[in-house]
Amino acid sequence: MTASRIDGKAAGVAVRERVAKGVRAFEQRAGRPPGLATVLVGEDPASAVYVRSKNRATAEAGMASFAHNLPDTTSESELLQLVADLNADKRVDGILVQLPLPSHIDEKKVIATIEPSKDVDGFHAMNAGRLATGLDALVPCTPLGCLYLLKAELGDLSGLDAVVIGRSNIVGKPMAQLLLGENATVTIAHSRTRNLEEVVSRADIVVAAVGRPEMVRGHWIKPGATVIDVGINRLPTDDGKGRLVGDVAFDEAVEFARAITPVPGGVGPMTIAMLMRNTLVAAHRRAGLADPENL
Ligand SMILES: NC(=O)C1=CN([C@@H]2O[C@H](COP(=O)(O)OP(=O)(O)OC[C@H]3O[C@@H](n4cnc5c(N)ncnc54)[C@H](OP(=O)(O)O)[C@@H]3O)[C@@H](O)[C@H]2O)C=CC1
Ligand SMILES: Nc1nc(=O)c2c([nH]1)NC[C@@H]1CN(c3ccc(C(=O)N[C@@H](CCC(=O)O)C(=O)O)cc3)C=[N+]21
Repeated sequence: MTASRIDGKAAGVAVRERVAKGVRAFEQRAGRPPGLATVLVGEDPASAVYVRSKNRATAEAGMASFAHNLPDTTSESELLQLVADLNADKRVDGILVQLPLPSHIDEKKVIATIEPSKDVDGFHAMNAGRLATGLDALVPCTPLGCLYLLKAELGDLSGLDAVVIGRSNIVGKPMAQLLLGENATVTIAHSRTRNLEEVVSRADIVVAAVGRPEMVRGHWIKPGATVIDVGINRLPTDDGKGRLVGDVAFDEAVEFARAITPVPGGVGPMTIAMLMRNTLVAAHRRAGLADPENL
């Protein structure tokens, strides 16, 4: 069997077009556009690229974009003050503080300071807890994008065996919660899991979020399973530009899977599309309006 490629780029474009329509409707009702503030601390080139593409997508969707680029000498208290100012700013519906932060800043404190109704990353404990207990929450963008692709591919996920490899608060854990919410039977694997190959080989759905290039081998995949590769690993190349690979050995896995996301062009573009969606949803909730439909 040769797997179909799940086109996250095209799906992301479609989501962003629907968000842009929702933005115009929101602006007519609320008298202002939704607004997203991004905060980048320091000069990490990969982070700068991601934040720029988030700001570009925000403007393309017709939303107000507030970009804060701070030097890596910024103190923790200065950053907390900026977050407090953004919490109080009525034009701002969403706040995204790009991670990782420089080591002298406590990420947990920063996340805890973001007003939960503006936490479009869904990283605040209030949103994680609301997701886990089945309440309306702002859900982390990457797992939300993965779920979107899975439902588009498979429809109903009830009763399917799903394995999530990775248990981070930003990808693995919320991914497992979302799959559980869709009535999949969920296993969470991590660095202490014994016999990962055997665990993966039982799964109808494999979500790999590890950060180890091509760690998941093709022959681990149950024939006909659907594979979502969250990993973004930059390998060095002779021309110095580097090459992106996922956590799954794509060329091997296509021989076993029913469908698989490529890297790049899979989960990454969906993450940005879901950030736009979350900002529009946050704007509606903060304005006392019902959630937009068909996103
Ligand atoms: N496409 C996108 O939009 C995004 C992509 N990413 C990418 O996804 C990947 C994961 O990110 P993130 O969750 O933040 O990473 P973390 O480093 O926070 O978590 C990695 C997880 O993988 C587990 N792990 C590590 N080694 C193994 C192993 N040998 N076997 C099984 N599990 C293992 C760790 O286990 P333990 O807990 O035991 O240490 C941990 O739970 C990265 O490549 C990142 O770049 C991340 C965010 C967005
Ligand atoms: N507060 C916070 N929120 C995040 O959502 C967040 C973060 N911090 N820190 C870093 C990770 C990583 N992340 C990605 C977003 C888009 C692509 C993406 O668009 N990738 C393209 C390729 C990009 C390229 O070529 O480098 C693709 O996969 O096709 C990747 C990764 C969001 N993250």
